[in-house]
Amino acid sequence: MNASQQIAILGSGNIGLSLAKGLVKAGICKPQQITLTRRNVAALADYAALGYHTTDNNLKAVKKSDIIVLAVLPQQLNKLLDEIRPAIKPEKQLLISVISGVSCSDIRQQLELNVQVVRAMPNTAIAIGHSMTCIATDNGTNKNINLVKSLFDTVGVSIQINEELMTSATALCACGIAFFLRSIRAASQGGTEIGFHAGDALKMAAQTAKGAADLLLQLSSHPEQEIDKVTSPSGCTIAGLNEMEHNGFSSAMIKGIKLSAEKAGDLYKKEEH
Ligand SMILES: NC(=O)C1=CN([C@@H]2O[C@H](COP(=O)(O)OP(=O)(O)OC[C@H]3O[C@@H](n4cnc5c(N)ncnc54)[C@H](OP(=O)(O)O)[C@@H]3O)[C@@H](O)[C@H]2O)C=CC1
Ligand SMILES: O=C(O)[C@@H]1CCC=N1
Repeated sequence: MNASQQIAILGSGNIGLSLAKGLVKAGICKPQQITLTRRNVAALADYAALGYHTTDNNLKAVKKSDIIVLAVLPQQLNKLLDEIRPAIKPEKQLLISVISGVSCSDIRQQLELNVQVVRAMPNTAIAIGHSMTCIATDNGTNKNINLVKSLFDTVGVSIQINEELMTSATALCACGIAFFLRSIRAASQGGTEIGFHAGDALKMAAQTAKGAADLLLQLSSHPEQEIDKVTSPSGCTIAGLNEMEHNGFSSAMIKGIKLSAEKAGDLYKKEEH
């Protein structure tokens, strides 16, 4: 982004604000280049104090922006699109949607405009520059795809995927943050039961999880290859691991991810009242 470009984030909740913070932290833009909107604008007072523009007027935010990020809930989207339609300039603006279960063509159909839409599915680790973001489009130019990719590459790792896989990406990567956090929480609860204070147990579990993830990412290795290095014959690791599997550990994760993906594909059907 250049210094004269403006970005509007329509729907500044958990992911919208995480994105704004990530972009500013990475030096992609200044708070003054970002307009944050939500209906309860008073809840954005802390961001206004940091220099972000804040408003409940989506139309004004869109009018002055080059890039418009849609970050409301799926059931809130149609109302928002109807509201901003008069301000969209299809030849000049790019829409980026982070909304689960809504295709690029759903957005154009509701807008009744042939605007370029690129979907991005980040996760909340975007706030600290560690998102896994999947990007897809059905009509974005290479220039705009590269622009979106460059934005999200600065706040983590991004890959371009086929649009049909975006609901799967939602489950694995966006919901996945919660799944891995719950695993760490469970490990820390086990740690407390075997003698550590809760704060220490959480720190130990989180750093151990980080080490496990980094082993895979840095060594391009497979989990079982690394697990084999930990499981001494007749040892305590294999005893614990097998007990977890007898209780359905892997199965629970796989089933949960499948259900999340099904649900992610269904979210747009319900309108908010
Ligand atoms: N949370 C996550 O980890 C991820 C979420 N997503 C997707 O991002 C989207 C947002 O999720 P999330 O941030 O969790 O949800 P939140 O509920 O936290 O954020 C949605 C925000 O939109 C605002 N909003 C609703 N209607 C309007 C409107 N008409 N104009 C302006 N603002 C509006 C709400 O505030 P108010 O009520 O004050 O208007 C709220 O702050 C969803 O579609 C979700 O599928 C994608 C990837 C990850
Ligand atoms: O739970 C949800 O529906 C959203 C989408 C991905 C992460 N949070």
